[in-house]
Amino acid sequence: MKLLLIGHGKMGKAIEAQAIARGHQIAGIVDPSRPGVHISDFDATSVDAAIEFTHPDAAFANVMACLQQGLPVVCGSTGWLHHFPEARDLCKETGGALFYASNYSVGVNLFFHFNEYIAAKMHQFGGYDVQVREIHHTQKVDQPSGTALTAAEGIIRHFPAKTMWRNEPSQADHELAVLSERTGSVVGTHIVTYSSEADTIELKHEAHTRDGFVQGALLAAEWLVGRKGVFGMKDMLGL
Ligand SMILES: NC(=O)C1=CN([C@@H]2O[C@H](COP(=O)(O)OP(=O)(O)OC[C@H]3O[C@@H](n4cnc5c(N)ncnc54)[C@H](OP(=O)(O)O)[C@@H]3O)[C@@H](O)[C@H]2O)C=CC1
Ligand SMILES: O=C(O)C1=N[C@H](C(=O)O)C[C@H](O)C1
Repeated sequence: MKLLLIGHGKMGKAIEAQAIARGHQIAGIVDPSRPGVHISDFDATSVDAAIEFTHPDAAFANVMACLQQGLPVVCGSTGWLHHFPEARDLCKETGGALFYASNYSVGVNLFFHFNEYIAAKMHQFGGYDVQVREIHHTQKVDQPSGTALTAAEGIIRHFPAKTMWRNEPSQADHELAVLSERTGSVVGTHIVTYSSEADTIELKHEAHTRDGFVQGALLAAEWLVGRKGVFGMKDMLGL
């Protein structure tokens, strides 16, 4: 495949290395470090898919530009989902292809699946309070993490005692605490904790490296070719 990489930071560089190792070609790299290269320089003849890992303030414009250029786009940037409906509309209008995941790791998507199952069971049996915690490296600019928000939304859908999330420790009973910690170079750790007077049950995912995110994003790009519409990991993995 001919891939356009948008963002050449920690994820973009790791995706470049893994893409080449898998036999893909890098058609171009769009990043502030390469000021002469723009998404508008590319179209469907030169690129099979774009992969976007940039910044919460940049992702929406990049995704829209890809859709305008007719480029299938896999986006992993977090912190921009308030704009997602506009991107989904443009994707439909242009007959394009957009793949989004707050986390491309297959392990995290299994974690999301188990999280929803546990939330439904906890609602059924009662007696537990729940909170979400995420820990990331100090360079991370958004909080809570996109992954923590996906987990929180999964809990809220299946555990009706919680109707909204809040990124703070002290909560009203109906608020789900989603707590963020930034320390060292932690790749990404997410923990869902259910506590009662009697005991504690935890579901934890700890990324050891970025390889899971990278492999998932490349799988998504390979899977997206030839498809039209808006997709996520549940579509690709059949979860
Ligand atoms: N969905 C998932 O599985 C994962 C998602 N992420 C998310 O991906 C995003 C990027 O993460 P990461 O690679 O660690 O971040 P980095 O900060 O390491 O890299 C981001 C890169 O994007 C560049 N950039 C900024 N603005 C633009 C723009 N308008 N167009 C093109 N490039 C731009 C930055 O340049 P400069 O530094 O000069 O600003 C930088 O080189 C974050 O939102 C993060 O939360 C991360 C890991 C996994
Ligand atoms: O910024 C990161 O590093 C990560 N961001 C994603 C998120 O916000 O959930 C995914 C992963 O946890 C790493």
